[in-house]
Amino acid sequence: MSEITQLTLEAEELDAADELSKLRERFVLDDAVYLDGNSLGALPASVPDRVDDVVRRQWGSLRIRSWDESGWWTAPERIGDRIAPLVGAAAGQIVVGDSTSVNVFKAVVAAVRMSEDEHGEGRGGRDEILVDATTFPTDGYIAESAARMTGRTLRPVTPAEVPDALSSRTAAVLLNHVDYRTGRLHDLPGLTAAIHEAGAYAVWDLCHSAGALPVGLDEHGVDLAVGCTYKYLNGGPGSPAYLYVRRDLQPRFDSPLPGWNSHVEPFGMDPAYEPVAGARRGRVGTPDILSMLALEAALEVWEGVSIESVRAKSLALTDFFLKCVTSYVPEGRVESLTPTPHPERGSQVALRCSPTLGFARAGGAPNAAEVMKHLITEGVIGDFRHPDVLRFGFTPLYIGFADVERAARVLAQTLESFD
Ligand SMILES: Cc1ncc(COP(=O)(O)O)c(C=O)c1O
Ligand SMILES: Nc1c(O)cccc1C(=O)C[C@H](N)C(=O)O
Repeated sequence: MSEITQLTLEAEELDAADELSKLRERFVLDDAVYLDGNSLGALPASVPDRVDDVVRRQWGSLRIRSWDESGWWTAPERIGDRIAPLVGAAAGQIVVGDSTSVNVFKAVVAAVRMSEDEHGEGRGGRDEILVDATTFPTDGYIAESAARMTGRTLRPVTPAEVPDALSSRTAAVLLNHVDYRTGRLHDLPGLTAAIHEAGAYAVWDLCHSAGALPVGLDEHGVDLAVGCTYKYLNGGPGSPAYLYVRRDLQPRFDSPLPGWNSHVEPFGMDPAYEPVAGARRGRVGTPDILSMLALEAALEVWEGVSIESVRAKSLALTDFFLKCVTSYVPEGRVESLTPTPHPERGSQVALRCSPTLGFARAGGAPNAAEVMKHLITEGVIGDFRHPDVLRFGFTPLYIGFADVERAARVLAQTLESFD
């Protein structure tokens, strides 16, 4: 039996045994293999009609009444509570709104302020913020500005270096749960514990883990967390992000963006700011209702689905992809940047594909961007990340094992075509 026949049969068996395979029907998909859900999740089938209703009935007919009658005003907390179980948080700690970048800003500044109010004027010498040196750039930019504004020094370190870098000077640490380039899953429980041991505050960016694997925010005592909703939560382009503030820290959450939506009495129009209690303290201005309610509809795909079952399938998908790639792609053409051990792997596989990797065609070997362009024309949609990374994201809600086999086979054919 050829390798292709063997792996095709194995894919069929895995799909037949997959309890989540039916969930694909909850999405609008075509014949392409969509492995870019870690950048923009696919469209859940319930979203178009909901958006139509929000626009035509709620906005078009009810107009201003919808703030109350259609639940617009309370949407940020209501939808936060819907995300909560997916990231291991009890209700009342997540508020949806703004972009991840904006929420990183709120969280980092708030963490530094919490450290400050513990130590008073002298700050207890806590003059440093640590930031993941491998972070998606926006977090680094924002942390730099937050550090400048709060009079701290920003120190970029890799997550592995964090335990040694922590000291009595550390006020707060901003880390990514899963690395956007390599797909490496960082040790959130261990690092959070080390940060607390050092007396500092932990802020986690969950963009690449929420909806793909259990996060356990409450269980691991995370202080603050942020994440986007357009990747594994399938909220749509530009869907609002979220902010988690652990319940016992909420009274001390001093927002650097204290807009009127987080005032204790927003319609009191009081010139003096007084923050509301609870997660609502993370709100700023008027919520982006159209995107927010599209997200709410998108979250319905999680009805009856456990994040643990999604994690199990995600690992099986990435294992199978690595197996197919190893089998189909001649050795040395690509190398996986994604760790093999399950506890270190998110829900994507990143393959380094550089012209220096064993191509026969001297001088004319493809770069990763060319390879990805070709893959996309062949119906396998992943993405390219500078300088030489092919990224494949696996959303267990709608990706099956036959998709995985096809993606690896088309990748092998594509690489061969460049020879
Ligand atoms: C880890 C991470 N943080 C932040 C962002 C940016 O988020 P936003 O564009 O919502 O500000 C992204 C992706 O866009 C990301 O992958
Ligand atoms: N947010 C994005 C966008 O507005 C356009 C294109 C891509 C994105 C992304 O989400 C990129 C993604 N965070 C990444 O991991 O590379």
